[in-house]
Amino acid sequence: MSSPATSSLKDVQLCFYGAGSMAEAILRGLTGSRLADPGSIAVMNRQNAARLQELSQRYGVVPADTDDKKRAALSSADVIVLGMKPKDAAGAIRALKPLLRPEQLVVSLIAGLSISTVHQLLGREQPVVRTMPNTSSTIGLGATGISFSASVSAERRELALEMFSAIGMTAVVEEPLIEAVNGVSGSGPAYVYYLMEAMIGAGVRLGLTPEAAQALTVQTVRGAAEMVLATGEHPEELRRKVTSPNGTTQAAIETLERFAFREGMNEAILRCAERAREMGEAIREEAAQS
Ligand SMILES: NC(=O)C1=CN([C@@H]2O[C@H](COP(=O)(O)OP(=O)(O)OC[C@H]3O[C@@H](n4cnc5c(N)ncnc54)[C@H](OP(=O)(O)O)[C@@H]3O)[C@@H](O)[C@H]2O)C=CC1
Ligand SMILES: O=C(O)[C@@H]1CCC=N1
Repeated sequence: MSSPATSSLKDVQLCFYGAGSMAEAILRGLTGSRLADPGSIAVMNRQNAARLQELSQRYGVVPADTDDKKRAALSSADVIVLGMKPKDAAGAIRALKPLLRPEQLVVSLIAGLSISTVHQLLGREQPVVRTMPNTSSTIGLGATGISFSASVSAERRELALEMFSAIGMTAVVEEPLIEAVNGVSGSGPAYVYYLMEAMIGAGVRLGLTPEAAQALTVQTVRGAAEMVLATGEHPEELRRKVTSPNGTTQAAIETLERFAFREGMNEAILRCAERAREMGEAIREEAAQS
């Protein structure tokens, strides 16, 4: 096992505790970029052994599919990634308490779960990295908000940043802003897919084939995002350039305004952040019951 000061992903043992969609997105990004050695990555879940075999076959990672292997993988890991649903978090983290050593780094993906609740569940101030990634990490285009507990060393911060930079962009934020990141980018891909569903549906209603409507929509969303990046211009300015006075786009935007599109998005993102706080509170209450 490496020393706590090690700062390269190549040198550390990673253990994914929870092996669902978000864990897979990160695994795929990490192994695809070759920044981590699949043989140094253990995966475990609650009961679904077939899922662990599937991940092993796809990415070469090591399945920890018996209680002995789970214990061994957890206790030998330098970094433990918490990837279970919020409702399962309290029980799963509590089960870690007797196994963890003080220097092991805990990286949480769990919406709403605060660093202080992790500390409460573990009974000590373990170094914790609280993150809010998104599923676009699968293709290296993720957006991850990251905050650190006070006890995370500079080297371990670098290691966590290396891990999430391998799968997209990162933004280090103060912990109270992680819910805002959840609202904008953690859940964000779903809003864009929802918009795309609506665009495809409208295209089909106007007579396009579903295939053509989808292809045009996908390229439009991709092109619009790439335009913001390539030009450095604000979306509002780029929108202005599409919108000819009294033209077709103006008619469309006025219709969106009539349906309060912007307010709807605003309320959706505020509600998302609020929901993350509610889920965090539920885990905190469960932690307090022990
Ligand atoms: N999906 C997303 O877009 C994002 C998700 N997140 C966060 O990531 C976390 C995981 O989400 P997601 O991947 O979608 O969830 P999934 O339901 O796909 O996966 C959850 C995983 O946790 C495992 N698990 C549950 N209980 C335990 C336990 N006690 N011990 C070990 N493993 C356990 C499950 O195992 P089994 O199948 O055997 O029950 C499963 O492998 C959530 O907390 C979510 O808030 C964060 C950002 C984005
Ligand atoms: O919907 C959820 O709760 C998770 C967290 C962010 C994205 N998916």
